[in-house]
Amino acid sequence: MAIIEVDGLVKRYGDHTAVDGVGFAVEQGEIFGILGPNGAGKTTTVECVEGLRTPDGGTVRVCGLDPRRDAGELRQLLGAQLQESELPDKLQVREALELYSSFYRKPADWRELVEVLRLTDRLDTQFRRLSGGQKQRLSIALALIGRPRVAVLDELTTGLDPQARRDAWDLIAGVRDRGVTILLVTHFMEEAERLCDRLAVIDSGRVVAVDSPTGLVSRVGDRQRLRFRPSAPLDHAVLTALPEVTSVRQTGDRLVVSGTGDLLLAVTTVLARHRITAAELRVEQTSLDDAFVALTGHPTDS
Ligand SMILES: Nc1ncnc2c1ncn2[C@@H]1O[C@H](COP(=O)(O)OP(=O)(O)OP(=O)(O)O)[C@@H](O)[C@H]1O
Repeated sequence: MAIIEVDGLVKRYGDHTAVDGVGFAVEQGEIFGILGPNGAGKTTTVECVEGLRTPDGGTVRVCGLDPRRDAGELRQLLGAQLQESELPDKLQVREALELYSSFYRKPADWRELVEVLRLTDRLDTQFRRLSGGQKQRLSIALALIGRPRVAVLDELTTGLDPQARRDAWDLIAGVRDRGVTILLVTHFMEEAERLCDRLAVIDSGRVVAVDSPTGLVSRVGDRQRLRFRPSAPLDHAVLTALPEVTSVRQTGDRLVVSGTGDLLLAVTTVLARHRITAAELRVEQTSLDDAFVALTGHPTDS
């Protein structure tokens, strides 16, 4: 059963249509990612899901509720991490956790959350004295404190160092394993690939694809890339003449050959015929990044 249903969502800011007919359905217990470049309309979309913005068109349902009309009821079911935590400067971490716990009928044990998020030694610290990463971790704790059925996390790991990022991923995967549905806004490919069961790729306010990370990759075909340093100059036409090769690019003293099928065999056979060896040869498979570029026509910012 879909726990979040978004259909034909439209949101305008003045003349600018930030969200232009977005639709997707998130199943119970999924980690569903919204992936897209800056300004694509990701935050606006999830703010409509959270009931923070009124759509200009379309419908949104979360646990069968209308986020604007049923805001009071939804507050007990949905936990949201805002892009920038807005807490009073002098509020201590412990006070923030206790305050947020008081909003919910059955809050989680915040001591457990701060333990996993490595904030235990910051309980008496004022919000303004926290580092960017600590503020971010606190905002994750506050999003999860009400034991939500649905958690909306916007730019979950932006500003976190690599270890803290991995800790946050493990925490979120664990939360999902306890049955919480997670809607995750991200522009980090690695995060999307590792964490999300499915993704909606959004570009210029529109959904360009909804699929699993591997499904998105397979949509752009069985592409591969070979990178190597040829032992002697080589006419690119020798390679582009091969049916397996789609493009050849020179970067410094290296060649980057893209193609499909048995690319490695085809290229190495031609090189051998020309008595050229390929030093530091690397074979790269299509990544989510490649799929994103193919789907949207431009690279991500990560
Ligand atoms: N309150 C607002 N008033 C006017 N325009 C806005 C407002 N909020 C967002 N926009 C514009 O709407 C578009 C979509 O913004 P949104 O923040 O939803 O995108 P995003 O995909 O989340 O981007 P980012 O990754 O940069 O957060 C952008 O062009 C943005 O400038």
